[in-house]
Amino acid sequence: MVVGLFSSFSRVRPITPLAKPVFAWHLLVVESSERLSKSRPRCLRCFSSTTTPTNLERTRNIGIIAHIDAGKTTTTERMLYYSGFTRTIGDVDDGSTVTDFLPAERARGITIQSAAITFNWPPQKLGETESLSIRDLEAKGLPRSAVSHTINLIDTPGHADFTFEVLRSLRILDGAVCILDGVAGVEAQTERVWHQASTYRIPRIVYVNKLDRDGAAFGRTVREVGLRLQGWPALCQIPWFKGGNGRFTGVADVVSLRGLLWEEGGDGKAVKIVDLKTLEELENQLAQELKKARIALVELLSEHDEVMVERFLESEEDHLAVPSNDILSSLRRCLLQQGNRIIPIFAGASYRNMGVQPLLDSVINLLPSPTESPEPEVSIDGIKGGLQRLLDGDLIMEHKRKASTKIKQKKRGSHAMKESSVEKLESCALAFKVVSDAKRGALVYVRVYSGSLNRNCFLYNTNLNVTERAQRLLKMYANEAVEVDSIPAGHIGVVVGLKHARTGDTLISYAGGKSAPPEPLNAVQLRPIDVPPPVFFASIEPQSLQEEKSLRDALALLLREDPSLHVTMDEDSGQTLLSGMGELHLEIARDRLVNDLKAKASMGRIEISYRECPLGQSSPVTSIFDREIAGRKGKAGCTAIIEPFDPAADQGLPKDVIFVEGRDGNQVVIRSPGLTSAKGEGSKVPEDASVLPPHLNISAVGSSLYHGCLAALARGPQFSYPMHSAKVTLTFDISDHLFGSETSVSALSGAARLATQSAIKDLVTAKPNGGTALMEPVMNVLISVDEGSLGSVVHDISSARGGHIIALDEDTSVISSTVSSSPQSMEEAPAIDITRIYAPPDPFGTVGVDISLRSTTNHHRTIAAKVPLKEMVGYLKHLRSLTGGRGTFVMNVDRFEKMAPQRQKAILADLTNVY
Ligand SMILES: Nc1nc2c(ncn2[C@@H]2O[C@H](COP(=O)(O)OP(=O)(O)OP(=O)(O)O)[C@@H](O)[C@H]2O)c(=O)[nH]1
Repeated sequence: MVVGLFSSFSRVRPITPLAKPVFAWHLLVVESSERLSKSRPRCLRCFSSTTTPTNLERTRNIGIIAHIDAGKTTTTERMLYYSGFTRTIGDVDDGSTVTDFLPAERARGITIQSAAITFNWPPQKLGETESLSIRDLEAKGLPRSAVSHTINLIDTPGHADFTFEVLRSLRILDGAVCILDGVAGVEAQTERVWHQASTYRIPRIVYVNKLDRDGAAFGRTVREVGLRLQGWPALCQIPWFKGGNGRFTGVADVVSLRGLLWEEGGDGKAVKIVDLKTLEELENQLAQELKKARIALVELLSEHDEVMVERFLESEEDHLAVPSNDILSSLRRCLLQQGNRIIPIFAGASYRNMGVQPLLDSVINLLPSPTESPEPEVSIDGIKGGLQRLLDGDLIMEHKRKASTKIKQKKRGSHAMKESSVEKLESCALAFKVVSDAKRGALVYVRVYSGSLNRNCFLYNTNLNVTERAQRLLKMYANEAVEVDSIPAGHIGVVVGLKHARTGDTLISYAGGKSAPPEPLNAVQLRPIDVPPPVFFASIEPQSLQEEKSLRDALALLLREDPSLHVTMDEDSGQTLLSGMGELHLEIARDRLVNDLKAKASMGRIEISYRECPLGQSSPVTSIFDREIAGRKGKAGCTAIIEPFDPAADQGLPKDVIFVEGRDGNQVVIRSPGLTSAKGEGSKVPEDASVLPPHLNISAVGSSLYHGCLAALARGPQFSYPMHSAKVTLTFDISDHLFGSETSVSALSGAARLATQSAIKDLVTAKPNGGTALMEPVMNVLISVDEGSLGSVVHDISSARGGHIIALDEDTSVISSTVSSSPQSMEEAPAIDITRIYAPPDPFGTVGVDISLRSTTNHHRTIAAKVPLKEMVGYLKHLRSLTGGRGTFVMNVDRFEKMAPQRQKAILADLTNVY
């Protein structure tokens, strides 16, 4: 018999025995929390690879996403505690959490890097059910959470400056928990990340946290979920406020029709569970609301899931009689369906240790295992498809079909493409994060998508074209590690000993051992993501000349960790420039460099990274590079022309083009008369490479010229900002620019850099439209304010800051998908009618139950605008003063826009005044 554990509840009659363990952790209640903490030794290492269930069905790779300060870290700490992974609950406010382990994170109390952490839920050895398969569980009417699962949890950062970090984590997740602040509701960053998660079709559940705080409004938050996140809230829990309007004390579970009561001030391990009948006696108002919530849930599911209709009919159309396991199955089906719009919602107050265990159960019961997730997208030289198509050989065949009509037999030394090549593909993994660890060196976090990554295997990096040995493999428990022999498909782990792999690289192991896999397998890319352009920069100086090398090494490591940082050398000033996504981004990078990586360096002022665009066309400029490189003579030449680039214009390519690539708003076109005897208009395919010396091939010529050109584009002629909207045409004529064996790849790169630099300089004197103009970053901005401040904020944005208001409130969900750069089919679906959303009344809210769409947003209005970045510097402080501290905003780059001459003059004057 299940009894209340708390002495304060002893007057409550014995609670009705529960026939089935609806909540996995309810067994913990019976067996008491004592047993857990005593019998399980303090154990960051207790889940060794041998005791962890590796069964994929019993694995969840999930992330926690939310607005800054919604309580992700606080919730994660409780998850680790209840799972037996830690013995004390870490506190963000005193910097003792497991997941925010970087010194900079602890000092600021925010999450900067995603920490990947593995634990089991429910804790193992719960009983006989442990050996049951999913099918057995279903047959017995038990939820999946009746058996232990492995949860790989990625804690993602909430600050907008780390959006790229969030994106990087999102693409390797199978599901996510979105945490909302029950007082603030759906905030701008939540919306943004939510829509980004839609891009990767990640099923999500929502947890409304902080319900213990004054002003918490669960009902209002639920309606905001419908309105802002454009889905149907499926309430799986409603909050239990003592006596209807007292303090937050637990939740009423809509699925199981039970009340869960936590002890005030306790560690939350002991939970009292009461059935509906007991709840009616204890809190009748809540019990009646629970019934309403159950009816609403069954109705909602019936609209989206035919099986639920059947179950409802089988239950004699009694909403309360539908078995809880059938409801869980229906929720799961809806959540895993493509284009689904059901959003399961849970309630709690993590800080008060309430609500976290049922949330963990829901992670197991509702979110997919790796086997149920949509397969990842793979691309080979622009040919895209699902992973299975790659493994079946389809993508290779398609690639072959495209290429075979044009490419001649490969030259000696190259690999002949074999259809069977894919059979030798042993494993395929994505490096989603690189972290430098003082003791272990660089840790490369990988998600394995096919095969099994084994210790000591050779990993071919398809982004860098290098092979490295995976010397050691680890399972990470925050900053603690357990060594393993292999990481199977569907799992997340760490490879130690890689010297080159960067965040975002695709790693494959191939039966051939150390040698590179044959083409086109060597070009396989898993879920590539676009790195956004940096908009702020600062100079980095070593404190002395002796420190130069160690600074270079530290910067290289920082770049491996975070590809949204960029390092460039300003050749004229000799300065090293570090650019990034936001001011905080660069500040954190500086902290990492100086405090964690111990580089003796200082960072200059953080400034906006403007761009320069050509106004006219340069004359053709030819440069011959003729220098010794590393003791060997190098000689090569090429001709460059630079002109404005308009991506919208259809620019047919000349016949002798061997290479075209766009980057950072620029386009580089490489022509090579003599290397091609192209036949068709627009052909980019080399026809005759035999004239090249043996150490070169056409693709090496193309890519070295391209990289040389990119280096030159990093600096404009008039204001020293990087070039943008420029098209560079490089001509490599074998009769004039090829010098036999002296023409090395470095010489080619040098020639392209010199020629492009000269063409850029020539722009200044070009007639009739000489020179360059400044371009500035224009941001997509989403601002959340309350009704009272709306007018002043809109006025400030549109008049004082020169911004354009794009939309208010209901239209902004579409805009926020643009902010997330993820137009999604879901956003095109009909809008949610929020009058049809069920939500319980808010005892402390100011608005009644039957709320209209407009009044729902009374407390909370969202403004979408496009504003020049310069006008947004330091905006948070101003917004706070306009909104009495309640306003928040997020932004990302929309585009770079050419400035009008007047504005350019003013900005240049500003910049000169600063110095
Ligand atoms: N009252 C109350 N405070 C909470 C609750 N959960 C979190 N907090 C507090 O909210 C603040 C932010 O919590 P965090 O867990 O750091 O939030 P986060 O989402 O991880 O924040 P970032 O890592 O910066 O994105 C801290 O001061 C917590 O103590 C809750 O349930 N109730």
